[in-house]
Amino acid sequence: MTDNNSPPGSPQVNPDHTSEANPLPKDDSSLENIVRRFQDSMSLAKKHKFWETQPVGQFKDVGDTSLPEGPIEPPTPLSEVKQEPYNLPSPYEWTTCDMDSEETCNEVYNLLKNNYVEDDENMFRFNYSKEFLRWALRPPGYYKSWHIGVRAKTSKKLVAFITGVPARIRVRDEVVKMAEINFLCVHKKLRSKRLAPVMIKEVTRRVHLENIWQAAYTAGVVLPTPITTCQYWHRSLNPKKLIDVGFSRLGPRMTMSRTIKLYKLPDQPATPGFRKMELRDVPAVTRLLRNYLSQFVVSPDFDENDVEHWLLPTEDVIDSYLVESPKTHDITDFCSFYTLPSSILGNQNYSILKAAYSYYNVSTKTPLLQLMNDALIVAKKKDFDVFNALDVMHNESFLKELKFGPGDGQLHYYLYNYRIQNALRTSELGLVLL
Ligand SMILES: CCCCCCCCCCCCCC(=O)SCCNC(=O)CCNC(=O)[C@H](O)C(C)(C)COP(=O)(O)OP(=O)(O)OC[C@H]1O[C@@H](n2cnc3c(N)ncnc32)[C@H](O)[C@@H]1OP(=O)(O)O
Repeated sequence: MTDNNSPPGSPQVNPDHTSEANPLPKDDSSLENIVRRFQDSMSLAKKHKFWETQPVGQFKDVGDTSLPEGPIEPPTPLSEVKQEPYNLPSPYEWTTCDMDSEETCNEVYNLLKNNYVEDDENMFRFNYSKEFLRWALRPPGYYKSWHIGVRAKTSKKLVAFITGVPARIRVRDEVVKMAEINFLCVHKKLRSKRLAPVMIKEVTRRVHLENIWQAAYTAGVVLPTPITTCQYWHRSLNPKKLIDVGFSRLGPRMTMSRTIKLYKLPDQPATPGFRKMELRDVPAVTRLLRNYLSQFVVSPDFDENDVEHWLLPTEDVIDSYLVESPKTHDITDFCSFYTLPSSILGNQNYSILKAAYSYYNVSTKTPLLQLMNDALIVAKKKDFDVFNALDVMHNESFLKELKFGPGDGQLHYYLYNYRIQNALRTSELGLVLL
Protein backbone atom coordinates (compact mmCIF):
# COMPACT_ATOMS: atom_id res chain seq x y z
CA MET A 1 0.00 0.00 0.00
CA THR A 2 1.61 3.22 -1.04
CA ASP A 3 -1.01 5.91 -1.16
CA ASN A 4 -3.03 5.70 1.97
CA ASN A 5 -3.05 5.46 5.70
CA SER A 6 -3.23 1.77 6.40
CA PRO A 7 -4.73 -1.23 4.78
CA PRO A 8 -8.45 -1.80 4.73
CA GLY A 9 -7.32 -5.01 3.15
CA SER A 10 -4.23 -6.35 1.64
CA PRO A 11 -4.11 -9.61 -0.21
CA GLN A 12 -1.91 -12.17 1.41
CA VAL A 13 -0.59 -15.41 0.11
CA ASN A 14 -2.00 -18.35 1.98
CA PRO A 15 0.29 -21.14 3.05
CA ASP A 16 0.66 -24.30 1.08
CA HIS A 17 0.81 -27.63 2.84
CA THR A 18 4.58 -27.85 2.61
CA SER A 19 5.19 -24.70 4.60
CA GLU A 20 4.18 -26.11 7.97
CA ALA A 21 1.43 -24.10 9.58
CA ASN A 22 2.82 -20.66 8.80
CA PRO A 23 1.73 -18.36 6.03
CA LEU A 24 4.50 -17.88 3.52
CA PRO A 25 6.32 -14.64 4.10
CA LYS A 26 5.57 -12.44 1.15
CA ASP A 27 8.42 -12.63 -1.33
CA ASP A 28 10.33 -9.38 -0.94
CA SER A 29 11.36 -9.43 -4.58
CA SER A 30 7.73 -9.55 -5.75
CA LEU A 31 6.83 -6.97 -8.38
CA GLU A 32 4.62 -5.22 -5.83
CA ASN A 33 7.49 -4.72 -3.43
CA ILE A 34 9.88 -3.62 -6.13
CA VAL A 35 7.33 -1.06 -7.28
CA ARG A 36 6.80 0.11 -3.71
CA ARG A 37 10.50 0.53 -3.05
CA PHE A 38 10.81 2.43 -6.30
CA GLN A 39 7.90 4.72 -5.40
CA ASP A 40 9.30 5.29 -1.91
CA SER A 41 12.68 6.21 -3.30
CA MET A 42 10.97 8.53 -5.78
CA SER A 43 9.22 10.14 -2.83
CA LEU A 44 12.58 10.73 -1.17
CA ALA A 45 13.79 12.44 -4.32
CA LYS A 46 10.50 14.28 -4.81
CA LYS A 47 9.96 17.91 -3.93
CA HIS A 48 7.48 18.36 -1.11
CA LYS A 49 6.42 21.93 -1.70
CA PHE A 50 4.37 22.01 1.47
CA TRP A 51 6.25 19.67 3.77
CA GLU A 52 9.56 21.38 3.03
CA THR A 53 8.18 24.49 4.76
CA GLN A 54 7.13 22.68 7.92
CA PRO A 55 9.02 21.97 11.17
CA VAL A 56 9.46 18.26 10.52
CA GLY A 57 12.58 16.19 10.01
CA GLN A 58 13.71 16.90 6.42
CA PHE A 59 15.15 14.16 4.18
CA LYS A 60 18.36 16.15 3.67
CA ASP A 61 19.01 16.02 7.42
CA VAL A 62 18.65 12.26 7.83
CA GLY A 63 21.75 10.94 9.61
CA ASP A 64 22.93 14.38 10.72
CA THR A 65 23.72 13.68 14.36
CA SER A 66 24.67 17.30 15.08
CA LEU A 67 20.96 18.16 15.18
CA PRO A 68 19.59 17.75 18.70
CA GLU A 69 16.60 15.63 19.62
CA GLY A 70 13.48 17.51 20.69
CA PRO A 71 11.42 20.46 19.42
CA ILE A 72 12.56 21.77 16.03
CA GLU A 73 11.06 25.24 16.60
CA PRO A 74 10.33 26.96 19.92
CA PRO A 75 6.71 27.93 20.65
CA THR A 76 5.70 31.37 19.37
CA PRO A 77 4.13 33.74 21.90
CA LEU A 78 0.38 33.01 21.92
CA SER A 79 -0.34 36.64 21.00
CA GLU A 80 1.48 36.01 17.71
CA VAL A 81 -0.60 32.98 16.73
CA LYS A 82 -2.84 33.96 13.85
CA GLN A 83 -6.33 34.67 15.20
CA GLU A 84 -8.29 34.19 11.96
CA PRO A 85 -8.60 30.93 10.00
CA TYR A 86 -6.52 30.40 6.86
CA ASN A 87 -8.13 31.32 3.56
CA LEU A 88 -9.84 28.57 1.63
CA PRO A 89 -10.55 28.73 -2.11
CA SER A 90 -13.63 30.97 -2.41
CA PRO A 91 -16.29 28.24 -3.01
CA TYR A 92 -15.52 26.71 0.41
CA GLU A 93 -15.89 27.65 4.07
CA TRP A 94 -14.72 26.28 7.41
CA THR A 95 -17.06 24.52 9.79
CA THR A 96 -16.45 23.08 13.22
CA CYS A 97 -18.00 19.62 13.34
CA ASP A 98 -19.97 19.02 16.52
CA MET A 99 -19.69 15.26 16.98
CA ASP A 100 -22.45 15.38 19.65
CA SER A 101 -24.88 16.31 16.90
CA GLU A 102 -26.42 13.27 15.26
CA GLU A 103 -26.74 15.17 12.00
CA THR A 104 -23.11 16.33 11.85
CA CYS A 105 -21.84 12.94 12.94
CA ASN A 106 -23.83 11.44 10.05
CA GLU A 107 -22.28 13.88 7.60
CA VAL A 108 -18.77 13.05 8.79
CA TYR A 109 -19.54 9.35 8.71
CA ASN A 110 -20.77 9.58 5.12
CA LEU A 111 -17.86 11.71 3.91
CA LEU A 112 -15.39 9.16 5.28
CA LYS A 113 -17.43 6.14 4.21
CA ASN A 114 -17.30 7.35 0.60
CA ASN A 115 -13.94 9.10 0.42
CA TYR A 116 -11.51 7.87 3.08
CA VAL A 117 -8.63 5.40 2.85
CA GLU A 118 -8.73 2.62 0.24
CA ASP A 119 -6.25 -0.12 -0.55
CA ASP A 120 -4.09 0.15 -3.67
CA GLU A 121 -6.44 -1.96 -5.77
CA ASN A 122 -9.53 -0.01 -4.61
CA MET A 123 -11.21 -3.16 -3.34
CA PHE A 124 -11.79 -2.02 0.23
CA ARG A 125 -12.42 1.29 1.97
CA PHE A 126 -12.38 1.99 5.73
CA ASN A 127 -15.87 2.31 7.16
CA TYR A 128 -15.40 3.80 10.63
CA SER A 129 -18.72 3.59 12.53
CA LYS A 130 -20.34 6.68 14.04
CA GLU A 131 -19.82 5.28 17.53
CA PHE A 132 -16.16 4.72 16.73
CA LEU A 133 -15.76 8.28 15.45
CA ARG A 134 -17.36 9.65 18.62
CA TRP A 135 -15.00 7.53 20.71
CA ALA A 136 -11.92 8.46 18.69
CA LEU A 137 -12.71 12.18 18.71
CA ARG A 138 -13.91 12.79 22.27
CA PRO A 139 -11.18 11.55 24.64
CA PRO A 140 -10.55 13.33 27.97
CA GLY A 141 -9.86 17.04 27.44
CA TYR A 142 -10.76 17.04 23.73
CA TYR A 143 -11.34 20.31 21.89
CA LYS A 144 -14.38 20.69 19.65
CA SER A 145 -12.46 23.31 17.68
CA TRP A 146 -10.04 20.57 16.51
CA HIS A 147 -12.80 18.72 14.61
CA ILE A 148 -12.55 20.70 11.43
CA GLY A 149 -14.71 20.44 8.34
CA VAL A 150 -14.86 22.22 5.01
CA ARG A 151 -18.23 22.85 3.36
CA ALA A 152 -19.19 23.98 -0.12
CA LYS A 153 -20.59 27.50 0.49
CA THR A 154 -23.63 27.11 -1.72
CA SER A 155 -24.81 23.57 -1.01
CA LYS A 156 -23.37 23.39 2.54
CA LYS A 157 -22.21 19.90 1.69
CA LEU A 158 -19.32 18.63 3.85
CA VAL A 159 -16.40 18.06 1.46
CA ALA A 160 -13.33 17.72 3.65
CA PHE A 161 -12.34 16.90 7.22
CA ILE A 162 -9.35 16.80 9.55
CA THR A 163 -9.16 16.22 13.30
CA GLY A 164 -6.89 16.48 16.27
CA VAL A 165 -7.24 15.10 19.78
CA PRO A 166 -4.95 15.92 22.69
CA ALA A 167 -2.54 13.32 24.04
CA ARG A 168 0.51 13.14 26.26
CA ILE A 169 3.18 11.24 24.38
CA ARG A 170 6.41 10.19 26.01
CA VAL A 171 9.53 10.34 23.86
CA ARG A 172 12.38 8.73 25.80
CA ASP A 173 12.24 10.58 29.17
CA GLU A 174 10.14 13.54 28.05
CA VAL A 175 6.35 13.58 28.27
CA VAL A 176 5.20 15.99 25.55
CA LYS A 177 1.72 17.42 25.10
CA MET A 178 0.74 16.68 21.54
CA ALA A 179 -2.16 16.55 19.13
CA GLU A 180 -2.88 13.27 17.41
CA ILE A 181 -3.97 14.18 13.91
CA ASN A 182 -6.28 11.82 12.02
CA PHE A 183 -9.15 11.51 9.53
CA LEU A 184 -7.67 13.88 6.95
CA CYS A 185 -10.02 13.45 4.04
CA VAL A 186 -10.80 15.44 0.90
CA HIS A 187 -13.78 14.48 -1.24
CA LYS A 188 -12.67 12.47 -4.28
CA LYS A 189 -13.85 15.20 -6.66
CA LEU A 190 -11.67 17.82 -4.96
CA ARG A 191 -8.36 16.01 -4.91
CA SER A 192 -5.02 17.47 -6.01
CA LYS A 193 -6.16 21.07 -5.50
CA ARG A 194 -3.80 21.65 -2.55
CA LEU A 195 -6.66 21.69 -0.04
CA ALA A 196 -4.80 19.31 2.28
CA PRO A 197 -1.97 21.76 3.10
CA VAL A 198 -4.53 24.46 4.03
CA MET A 199 -6.33 22.00 6.28
CA ILE A 200 -3.11 20.94 7.94
CA LYS A 201 -2.14 24.57 8.51
CA GLU A 202 -5.57 25.30 9.98
CA VAL A 203 -5.48 22.39 12.40
CA THR A 204 -1.94 23.44 13.35
CA ARG A 205 -3.16 26.96 14.10
CA ARG A 206 -5.99 25.68 16.29
CA VAL A 207 -3.62 23.36 18.14
CA HIS A 208 -1.21 26.27 18.70
CA LEU A 209 -4.08 28.32 20.16
CA GLU A 210 -4.25 25.71 22.94
CA ASN A 211 -0.52 26.19 23.55
CA ILE A 212 0.39 22.79 22.09
CA TRP A 213 3.30 22.69 19.64
CA GLN A 214 3.85 19.03 18.73
CA ALA A 215 1.79 16.37 16.97
CA ALA A 216 1.83 12.67 16.10
CA TYR A 217 0.26 11.13 13.01
CA THR A 218 0.48 8.14 10.70
CA ALA A 219 0.10 7.86 6.94
CA GLY A 220 0.48 5.30 4.21
CA VAL A 221 2.42 7.85 2.13
CA VAL A 222 6.09 8.66 2.60
CA LEU A 223 6.51 12.24 3.79
CA PRO A 224 9.44 13.98 5.45
CA THR A 225 10.36 12.03 7.64
CA PRO A 226 9.02 8.86 9.28
CA ILE A 227 10.21 8.05 12.80
CA THR A 228 9.53 4.43 11.87
CA THR A 229 7.73 2.38 9.23
CA CYS A 230 5.53 -0.49 10.33
CA GLN A 231 3.96 -3.36 8.50
CA TYR A 232 0.47 -4.75 8.86
CA TRP A 233 -0.05 -8.46 9.45
CA HIS A 234 -3.36 -10.26 8.99
CA ARG A 235 -4.72 -13.34 10.72
CA SER A 236 -7.62 -14.95 8.84
CA LEU A 237 -10.57 -15.80 11.06
CA ASN A 238 -13.07 -16.40 8.26
CA PRO A 239 -10.78 -17.61 5.45
CA LYS A 240 -13.56 -18.55 3.06
CA LYS A 241 -15.05 -15.05 3.05
CA LEU A 242 -11.59 -13.45 2.85
CA ILE A 243 -10.81 -15.53 -0.23
CA ASP A 244 -14.26 -14.95 -1.76
CA VAL A 245 -13.89 -11.18 -1.51
CA GLY A 246 -10.30 -11.15 -2.79
CA PHE A 247 -8.69 -10.15 0.52
CA SER A 248 -6.58 -13.28 0.46
CA ARG A 249 -5.83 -16.02 -2.04
CA LEU A 250 -5.90 -19.74 -1.72
CA GLY A 251 -2.31 -20.87 -1.35
CA PRO A 252 -0.73 -23.14 -3.93
CA ARG A 253 -1.75 -26.77 -3.37
CA MET A 254 -4.26 -25.69 -0.73
CA THR A 255 -7.94 -26.56 -0.86
CA MET A 256 -10.63 -24.48 0.78
CA SER A 257 -11.33 -27.14 3.39
CA ARG A 258 -7.64 -27.46 4.29
CA THR A 259 -7.41 -23.68 4.58
CA ILE A 260 -10.46 -23.56 6.85
CA LYS A 261 -8.94 -26.26 9.02
CA LEU A 262 -5.61 -24.43 9.17
CA TYR A 263 -7.21 -21.31 10.63
CA LYS A 264 -9.65 -23.07 12.96
CA LEU A 265 -9.51 -21.91 16.57
CA PRO A 266 -10.74 -23.44 19.84
CA ASP A 267 -14.20 -22.36 21.05
CA GLN A 268 -13.05 -20.90 24.34
CA PRO A 269 -9.99 -18.99 25.58
CA ALA A 270 -7.42 -21.24 27.26
CA THR A 271 -6.17 -18.96 30.04
CA PRO A 272 -7.79 -19.40 33.48
CA GLY A 273 -9.07 -16.01 34.70
CA PHE A 274 -9.31 -14.53 31.17
CA ARG A 275 -12.28 -12.14 31.23
CA LYS A 276 -13.61 -8.89 29.84
CA MET A 277 -12.23 -5.71 31.42
CA GLU A 278 -14.65 -3.81 33.71
CA LEU A 279 -14.74 -0.30 35.20
CA ARG A 280 -13.36 -1.58 38.52
CA ASP A 281 -10.22 -2.76 36.67
CA VAL A 282 -9.19 0.71 35.52
CA PRO A 283 -6.59 1.35 38.29
CA ALA A 284 -4.94 -2.08 37.89
CA VAL A 285 -4.94 -1.90 34.08
CA THR A 286 -3.46 1.61 34.23
CA ARG A 287 -0.60 0.41 36.46
CA LEU A 288 0.02 -2.62 34.25
CA LEU A 289 -0.03 -0.62 31.05
CA ARG A 290 2.09 2.30 32.29
CA ASN A 291 4.73 -0.07 33.53
CA TYR A 292 4.73 -2.02 30.27
CA LEU A 293 4.78 1.00 27.95
CA SER A 294 7.70 2.59 29.81
CA GLN A 295 10.13 0.27 27.98
CA PHE A 296 9.39 1.74 24.52
CA VAL A 297 11.03 4.84 23.08
CA VAL A 298 7.72 6.45 22.08
CA SER A 299 4.42 5.67 23.82
CA PRO A 300 1.33 7.36 25.21
CA ASP A 301 1.46 8.49 28.84
CA PHE A 302 -1.93 7.08 29.92
CA ASP A 303 -3.54 8.00 33.24
CA GLU A 304 -6.68 6.39 34.67
CA ASN A 305 -9.01 8.73 32.76
CA ASP A 306 -7.29 7.85 29.50
CA VAL A 307 -7.47 4.14 30.25
CA GLU A 308 -11.16 4.39 31.07
CA HIS A 309 -11.78 6.18 27.80
CA TRP A 310 -9.46 4.28 25.46
CA LEU A 311 -9.66 0.77 26.89
CA LEU A 312 -12.90 0.17 28.74
CA PRO A 313 -14.96 -2.03 26.40
CA THR A 314 -17.53 -0.27 24.21
CA GLU A 315 -19.69 -2.47 22.02
CA ASP A 316 -18.49 -2.56 18.40
CA VAL A 317 -15.72 -0.06 19.14
CA ILE A 318 -13.15 -1.38 21.61
CA ASP A 319 -12.76 -4.79 23.25
CA SER A 320 -10.44 -5.38 26.19
CA TYR A 321 -9.73 -8.55 28.12
CA LEU A 322 -7.49 -9.27 31.04
CA VAL A 323 -6.23 -12.14 33.09
CA GLU A 324 -7.18 -12.09 36.76
CA SER A 325 -5.19 -14.61 38.72
CA PRO A 326 -7.72 -17.11 40.14
CA LYS A 327 -5.66 -17.32 43.33
CA THR A 328 -4.43 -13.81 44.10
CA HIS A 329 -6.96 -11.86 41.98
CA ASP A 330 -4.04 -9.82 40.64
CA ILE A 331 -4.48 -8.48 37.12
CA THR A 332 -1.47 -9.90 35.34
CA ASP A 333 -2.14 -9.61 31.60
CA PHE A 334 -4.19 -7.53 29.22
CA CYS A 335 -5.13 -7.45 25.54
CA SER A 336 -7.33 -5.21 23.44
CA PHE A 337 -8.49 -4.67 19.87
CA TYR A 338 -10.65 -2.08 18.14
CA THR A 339 -13.38 -2.63 15.56
CA LEU A 340 -12.82 -1.08 12.15
CA PRO A 341 -14.88 -2.53 9.32
CA SER A 342 -14.09 -1.89 5.67
CA SER A 343 -16.61 -1.59 2.85
CA ILE A 344 -16.03 -4.22 0.20
CA LEU A 345 -16.31 -2.37 -3.08
CA GLY A 346 -18.21 -4.00 -5.93
CA ASN A 347 -18.73 -7.50 -4.58
CA GLN A 348 -22.04 -9.22 -5.29
CA ASN A 349 -22.17 -11.26 -2.11
CA TYR A 350 -20.56 -9.21 0.64
CA SER A 351 -20.51 -5.52 1.48
CA ILE A 352 -18.61 -5.40 4.78
CA LEU A 353 -15.36 -6.89 6.01
CA LYS A 354 -15.34 -7.02 9.79
CA ALA A 355 -11.79 -6.40 10.98
CA ALA A 356 -10.33 -6.30 14.50
CA TYR A 357 -7.13 -4.26 15.00
CA SER A 358 -4.73 -5.17 17.78
CA TYR A 359 -4.41 -2.20 20.17
CA TYR A 360 -2.44 -2.48 23.44
CA ASN A 361 -1.41 -5.85 24.88
CA VAL A 362 0.55 -6.55 28.05
CA SER A 363 1.82 -9.87 29.27
CA THR A 364 3.54 -10.40 32.61
CA LYS A 365 2.44 -13.95 33.54
CA THR A 366 0.57 -15.42 30.57
CA PRO A 367 2.88 -15.89 27.58
CA LEU A 368 2.04 -13.24 24.96
CA LEU A 369 1.49 -15.98 22.39
CA GLN A 370 -1.20 -17.62 24.53
CA LEU A 371 -2.79 -14.28 25.41
CA MET A 372 -3.04 -13.30 21.75
CA ASN A 373 -4.39 -16.70 20.81
CA ASP A 374 -7.15 -16.07 23.35
CA ALA A 375 -7.72 -12.66 21.75
CA LEU A 376 -8.11 -14.40 18.37
CA ILE A 377 -10.59 -16.82 19.92
CA VAL A 378 -12.82 -14.09 21.33
CA ALA A 379 -12.55 -12.08 18.09
CA LYS A 380 -13.64 -15.13 16.11
CA LYS A 381 -16.57 -15.66 18.50
CA LYS A 382 -17.56 -12.04 17.88
CA ASP A 383 -17.70 -12.79 14.18
CA PHE A 384 -14.69 -10.81 13.00
CA ASP A 385 -13.40 -11.92 9.59
CA VAL A 386 -9.79 -10.91 10.16
CA PHE A 387 -7.51 -9.82 13.01
CA ASN A 388 -4.89 -7.24 12.04
CA ALA A 389 -1.76 -6.26 13.93
CA LEU A 390 1.23 -4.00 13.32
CA ASP A 391 4.76 -5.22 14.01
CA VAL A 392 5.04 -2.73 16.93
CA MET A 393 5.92 -3.43 20.58
CA HIS A 394 6.42 -7.18 21.11
CA ASN A 395 4.00 -8.21 18.37
CA GLU A 396 6.71 -9.82 16.24
CA SER A 397 7.02 -12.54 18.85
CA PHE A 398 3.60 -14.00 18.04
CA LEU A 399 2.74 -13.00 14.47
CA LYS A 400 4.21 -15.92 12.55
CA GLU A 401 3.38 -18.55 15.12
CA LEU A 402 -0.26 -17.49 15.32
CA LYS A 403 -0.54 -17.69 11.50
CA PHE A 404 -0.63 -14.00 10.72
CA GLY A 405 0.55 -13.32 7.19
CA PRO A 406 2.38 -10.14 6.16
CA GLY A 407 0.18 -7.69 4.30
CA ASP A 408 1.27 -5.16 1.74
CA GLY A 409 0.19 -2.30 3.97
CA GLN A 410 2.91 -0.06 5.33
CA LEU A 411 2.23 2.53 7.92
CA HIS A 412 4.65 5.40 8.47
CA TYR A 413 4.69 7.15 11.86
CA TYR A 414 5.49 10.87 12.12
CA LEU A 415 6.06 13.54 14.73
CA TYR A 416 5.48 17.23 13.96
CA ASN A 417 7.97 19.72 15.40
CA TYR A 418 9.92 17.06 17.26
CA ARG A 419 13.18 15.62 15.98
CA ILE A 420 14.29 12.08 16.70
CA GLN A 421 17.87 11.40 15.67
CA ASN A 422 17.65 7.89 14.31
CA ALA A 423 14.61 6.08 13.00
CA LEU A 424 13.23 3.65 15.59
CA ARG A 425 12.94 -0.07 15.18
CA THR A 426 9.24 -0.94 15.04
CA SER A 427 9.68 -2.91 18.28
CA GLU A 428 10.76 0.34 19.98
CA LEU A 429 7.42 1.95 19.20
CA GLY A 430 4.71 1.70 21.87
CA LEU A 431 2.06 3.79 20.14
CA VAL A 432 -1.02 2.70 18.17
CA LEU A 433 -3.08 5.42 16.48
CA LEU A 434 -6.58 4.71 15.13
C1 LIG B 1 1.36 21.29 16.32
C2 LIG B 1 0.25 20.73 15.69
C3 LIG B 1 0.49 20.19 14.31
C4 LIG B 1 -0.71 19.52 13.68
C5 LIG B 1 -0.46 19.05 12.27
C6 LIG B 1 0.51 17.89 12.16
C7 LIG B 1 0.60 17.36 10.73
C8 LIG B 1 -0.57 16.52 10.33
C9 LIG B 1 -0.43 15.99 8.94
C10 LIG B 1 -1.68 15.25 8.48
C11 LIG B 1 -1.78 13.87 9.04
C12 LIG B 1 -2.95 13.11 8.48
C13 LIG B 1 -3.09 11.74 9.03
C14 LIG B 1 -4.17 11.01 8.23
O1 LIG B 1 -5.33 11.27 8.37
S1 LIG B 1 -3.64 9.84 7.11
C15 LIG B 1 -5.09 9.50 6.12
C16 LIG B 1 -5.09 10.36 4.91
N1 LIG B 1 -6.34 10.23 4.19
C17 LIG B 1 -6.51 9.47 3.13
O2 LIG B 1 -5.62 8.81 2.66
C18 LIG B 1 -7.93 9.44 2.56
C19 LIG B 1 -7.96 9.48 1.06
N2 LIG B 1 -7.18 10.60 0.53
C20 LIG B 1 -7.55 11.89 0.61
O3 LIG B 1 -8.59 12.26 1.17
C21 LIG B 1 -6.58 12.91 0.01
O4 LIG B 1 -5.76 12.25 -0.92
C22 LIG B 1 -5.71 13.62 1.07
C23 LIG B 1 -6.60 14.49 1.96
C24 LIG B 1 -4.93 12.63 1.93
C25 LIG B 1 -4.68 14.52 0.37
O5 LIG B 1 -5.36 15.41 -0.46
P1 LIG B 1 -5.00 15.52 -2.02
O6 LIG B 1 -4.64 14.18 -2.50
O7 LIG B 1 -6.13 16.22 -2.68
O8 LIG B 1 -3.67 16.40 -2.03
P2 LIG B 1 -3.55 18.01 -2.04
O9 LIG B 1 -3.36 18.50 -3.43
O10 LIG B 1 -4.67 18.63 -1.28
O11 LIG B 1 -2.21 18.24 -1.19
C26 LIG B 1 -1.02 17.65 -1.56
C27 LIG B 1 -0.06 17.77 -0.38
O12 LIG B 1 -0.59 17.01 0.73
C28 LIG B 1 0.38 16.06 1.13
N3 LIG B 1 -0.30 14.86 1.62
C29 LIG B 1 -0.97 13.94 0.91
N4 LIG B 1 -1.44 12.97 1.70
C30 LIG B 1 -1.05 13.29 2.95
C31 LIG B 1 -1.23 12.68 4.21
N5 LIG B 1 -1.90 11.52 4.36
N6 LIG B 1 -0.73 13.28 5.29
C32 LIG B 1 -0.05 14.44 5.19
N7 LIG B 1 0.16 15.06 4.01
C33 LIG B 1 -0.34 14.50 2.92
C34 LIG B 1 1.19 15.77 -0.11
O13 LIG B 1 2.42 15.17 0.23
C35 LIG B 1 1.30 17.15 -0.70
O14 LIG B 1 2.27 17.91 0.02
P3 LIG B 1 3.77 18.09 -0.59
O15 LIG B 1 4.27 16.69 -0.81
O16 LIG B 1 3.62 18.84 -1.87
O17 LIG B 1 4.55 18.84 0.43
